[in-house]
Parts: sequence; C-alpha cells; structure tokens
Amino acid sequence: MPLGPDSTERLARARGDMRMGVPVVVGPLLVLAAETLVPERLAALRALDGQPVLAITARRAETLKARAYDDDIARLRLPADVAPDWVRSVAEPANDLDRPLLGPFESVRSGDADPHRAAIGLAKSARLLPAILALDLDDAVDFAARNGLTRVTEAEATAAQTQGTTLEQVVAARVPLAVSRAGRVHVFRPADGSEEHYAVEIGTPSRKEPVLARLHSACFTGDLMGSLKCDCGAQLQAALAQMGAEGAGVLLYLNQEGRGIGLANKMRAYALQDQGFDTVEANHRLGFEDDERDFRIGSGILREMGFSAVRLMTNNPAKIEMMQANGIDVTERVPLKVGCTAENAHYLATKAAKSGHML
Ligand SMILES: Nc1nc2c(ncn2[C@@H]2O[C@H](COP(=O)(O)OP(=O)(O)OP(=O)(O)O)[C@@H](O)[C@H]2O)c(=O)[nH]1
Ligand SMILES: [Zn+2]
Repeated sequence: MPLGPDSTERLARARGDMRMGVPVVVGPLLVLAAETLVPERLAALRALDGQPVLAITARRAETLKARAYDDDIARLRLPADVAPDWVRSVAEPANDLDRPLLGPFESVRSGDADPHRAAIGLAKSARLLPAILALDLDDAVDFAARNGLTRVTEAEATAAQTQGTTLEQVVAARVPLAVSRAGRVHVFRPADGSEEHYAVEIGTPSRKEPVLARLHSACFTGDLMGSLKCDCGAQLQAALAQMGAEGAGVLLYLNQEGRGIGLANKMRAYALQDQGFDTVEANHRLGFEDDERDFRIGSGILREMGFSAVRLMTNNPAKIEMMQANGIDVTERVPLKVGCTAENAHYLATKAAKSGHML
C-alpha cells in the first residue's frame, strides 16, 4: 500500500473538509458546502473564471418554487450580487416563512449534473444540508494539487453514499445491565472513518436459531433526554427489558441519528415542526428524503456476529424488507408499542399514515 491516502481515506477527508468549510474537488467541480460557506471563500470562488451554481435537491427546489431540470436535483445560477447569507437561506429552510423573496431562481438546464449529484451525496454523508456551491474547473487535477485541496472522483463520491457498510469489530466487553447481568457491548467500526455502531448482546444467543433482535437508530433527545416528542427512549428500554426477560437477544444501536440526517438536521426539522410541518414534510423542506438510513449496516453487523435469522422487534415494515433483502431472515415480527404520549400522538400517527408503520 502506498503511503498516501486511498480513495476511502480521501472521502473521509473530503467530508471533514466540507464540514469545516474548506473547498473540495469532486470530479471536474470545485465544491463548497452551502451550510459552512464563509464570505472569504465565496469571494475567492467568485474571483475564479466561470459561473458558480448552487445545487440543491429537487425536494428543496419544490419548496423554493425553483425548477429542477435534473430529476432529483436542481442547479441554480448564483446571482452576481448575493451575500453568503443568501446561499445559506436557499439551503436552510428555518427562515423560509420570513424570507419568501429569495427568488426568482434561474435553473441551469445544460451540462452534466452527475458531478453535482455526487457532491450533494457527499454533503449528506457528512451530515450537512444537501446543498453545495459548485464551479466547473478546466484543470481539476492541477487545481486541487496547486491549492492543496482534497480531490475525489465523481465515482468515488457516488460510492461514498453506500460505504460504511463494511464494519469490523474493534472490541467487546462485559457490561452488567439492569435488565440482565449477562450484557456485552460490541463496538463496530466502518473502514471509511464514519461513525461507529454498537451491538448490545444479552446472554449467549444461539447462532443457529432466530435471535430476538432490535435495530435501534440513535435518538439523543429520546434515548438520553427523555424527550416526549418521539417513542424512542421507551422502545429502547422495552426492547432491552424483553431481551432480559427472555435471557437472550441482540440490540443494535446504530448511530443514524434523525433517520440518518444527523442531530443538527433533526433539530432543524424539529424547528420546522414547530412551524406546523409534520416529520416527513420537515425532512422534505430541508432537502432530504423521508428516511436516509442505510439499514444494510444493521444486517452487516448481525452477519459479522454470526446471526442469520431474527425475530425482529419493530413496527417498521421497511426494516423487515431491508433485512430480508440483505440476507437476514426475519422469521417473526415482534411488535413494540410503548411510549405513546400526548406530545407524540401526531408523530406516531404520521409514521402510520406516511411511512407505513404498523400501529
Ligand atoms: N428526521 C427526523 N428524525 C426523527 C424524528 N423523530 C425521530 N427521529 C429519528 O427517527 C429514528 C427512529 O425512527 P422511527 O421511525 O421512530 O422508528 P423505526 O426505528 O424506523 O421503526 P420502529 O422499529 O418501529 O421503531 C431515530 O433515529 C430518531 O432520531 C423527526 O421528527 N425527524
Ligand atoms: Zn426519538
């Protein structure tokens, strides 16, 4: 292996750079995340030859009443005189209702939008808002080298969205739990430098029979703070309690906060929910799909631990489908109906109506 970074490592760097507001080169494009744009970098971008565009998802474009000519994304020409906060307002819907006059937008029709799509995917995988400033470069390779910028190819950036599914166990150790003395916590680390995920094994479940299993997505507010806006904390405790009572089970704690959009974006969604949008509408206004989680991570961990069949504790049919599609047999669905509160009744009803949850 050469000493320099390979493509996986360059992708991890690119994510870090975007989060810091440092430009990266994706295929032929110079790319800056809209969310972390500062005035100095916008000025430096404008000093280059060419016409910058702001690429957003079609979901976001729909809210802004901008035309999306590239299916799932739109490329908006960057007006010559706008300040960085215009860019941020296009990306970030917090002030949509106060700033209705951001447009009119001029959407670009010609040229290849695939690199822009790849760069938006990279921003998502960095848990940033899916909006990027992009400028076509004539000499992308030299430009990156001259300016010390991280460069990834378009294909590498596209692949970034499906990485993080090859995980290796780093360590496992005994942790006596309130629900069972025989608790064991395993830590799994993806090869691409993205977030680690955990498995809590209760007892010593047989690898030859279906194991009682829960795929739990991290919810800082519900799991740790006792938020009444969702049912996550109660589901977590109930799942562990049932595993303790049966003497065996495995709970995967997946760091896919906010259905994979990250805590900052989930809090943005919560702010929109206070303006009257439901959980799905809020995700769309931010430019995300309803659910950005990659459930293959869960099936990968189960396989790594030697399990091939589960009795899955869930109300979400998508999880069952994803398990089956990824080689983990779901022999039984174990319902998990706990934690209904006055504050989350609307949230649970929306999950049932829009996400097909079985309630
Ligand atoms: N984007 C977003 N994420 C949310 C919201 N409320 C909860 N979450 C996240 O949703 C995830 C939990 O997903 P749920 O749909 O409740 O449950 P599920 O795991 O898909 O399905 P079950 O197995 O039936 O519980 C956690 O990662 C939470 O952080 C919200 O309003 N917006
Ligand atoms: Zn929650």
